[in-house]
Amino acid sequence: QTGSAPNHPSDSEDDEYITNVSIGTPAQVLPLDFDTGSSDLWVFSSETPSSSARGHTIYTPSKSSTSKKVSGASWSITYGDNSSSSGDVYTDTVSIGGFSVTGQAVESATKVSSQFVQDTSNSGLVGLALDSGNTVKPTKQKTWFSNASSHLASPVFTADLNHQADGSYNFGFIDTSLASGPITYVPISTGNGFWEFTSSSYAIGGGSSKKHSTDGIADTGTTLLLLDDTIVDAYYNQVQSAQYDDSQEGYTFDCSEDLPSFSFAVGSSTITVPGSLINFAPVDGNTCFGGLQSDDGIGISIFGDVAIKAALVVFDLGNKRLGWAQK
Ligand SMILES: CSC[C@H](NC(=O)[C@H](Cc1ccccc1)NC(=O)N1CCOCC1)C(=O)N[C@@H](CC1CCCCC1)[C@@H](O)C(=O)OC(C)C
Repeated sequence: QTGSAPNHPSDSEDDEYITNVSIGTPAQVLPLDFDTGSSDLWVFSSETPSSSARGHTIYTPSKSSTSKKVSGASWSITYGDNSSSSGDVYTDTVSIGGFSVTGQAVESATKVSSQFVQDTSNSGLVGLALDSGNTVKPTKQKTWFSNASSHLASPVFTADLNHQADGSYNFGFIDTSLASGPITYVPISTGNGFWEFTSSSYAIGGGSSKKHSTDGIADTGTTLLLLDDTIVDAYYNQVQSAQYDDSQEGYTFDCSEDLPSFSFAVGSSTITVPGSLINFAPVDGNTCFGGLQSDDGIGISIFGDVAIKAALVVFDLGNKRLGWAQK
């Protein structure tokens, strides 16, 4: 068995990617943000204060004949951008791209931080990192993909994210036609619960490859490509109009400047992010904000959507490895 679901950017900046998910019987369809950087499936619900839920689609467990309350269970999560949410837990049938998981933990939000209230693009998240990162207490719950994997044709899923266009999340199979180059696999380290790998070098534009070991995660829930300062400073050194903008907390440059590409090693191959994807978004007038920024203060590098958009990414749980193919 397999599943295939389309995704689309939430806005004109590709800030996040949204996929419709069916929950319960009859199906309640919610637009959710698939996040390979976390491990909780949580939703706005009939238990979310109505002032906070305004503008969001909600899950109402009492309207689902297959919902069950997990008595005594609770959850609470804080993300890298300091947004947060918490609540209680149900199990219900969750279908993604035509593949159904019964008894999936659906975490119902009784509290959401202001960023979630304001971001009406999503009605919650589908965590697709490793099970160890799940926050449900007293009994950790499995991710949708973990529950699905034993029934899927193959314990893999792929992320195909595109700039201002539809993409897909495929489960149980790899559609190599989505890529222009071969898939190169690298092992993941599972200790932190992420899809974490090491990249050994990088290159800027057509320049020579520089040795630099990057310990990073493939994270569909992070908008940008966040790397060490040395790499980021070296990149914007090649952008004549670039400057570090304290108010924007990142590098900005003249929107009309042609940006160099950025390449990172995946095993013995490289993935090249075109400069056009690094011209992330206008901030004001003719000034634009970079899609490559510093990972300062996060403690790990993040290959977020700006990097993933350049590739087909294979999340291979069976072999504990990540695959990257140029698109
Ligand atoms: C340094 S990590 C920051 C990362 N957040 C982000 O990347 C948010 C995502 C977002 C988009 C639109 C609206 C609201 C939020 N974007 C962001 O901070 N941006 C500021 C710079 O311009 C681009 C948008 C993050 O916290 N990612 C979360 C998932 C994310 C999904 C959207 C809701 C908020 C939570 C998760 O992947 C995570 O915590 O990863 C850890 C491992 C860092």
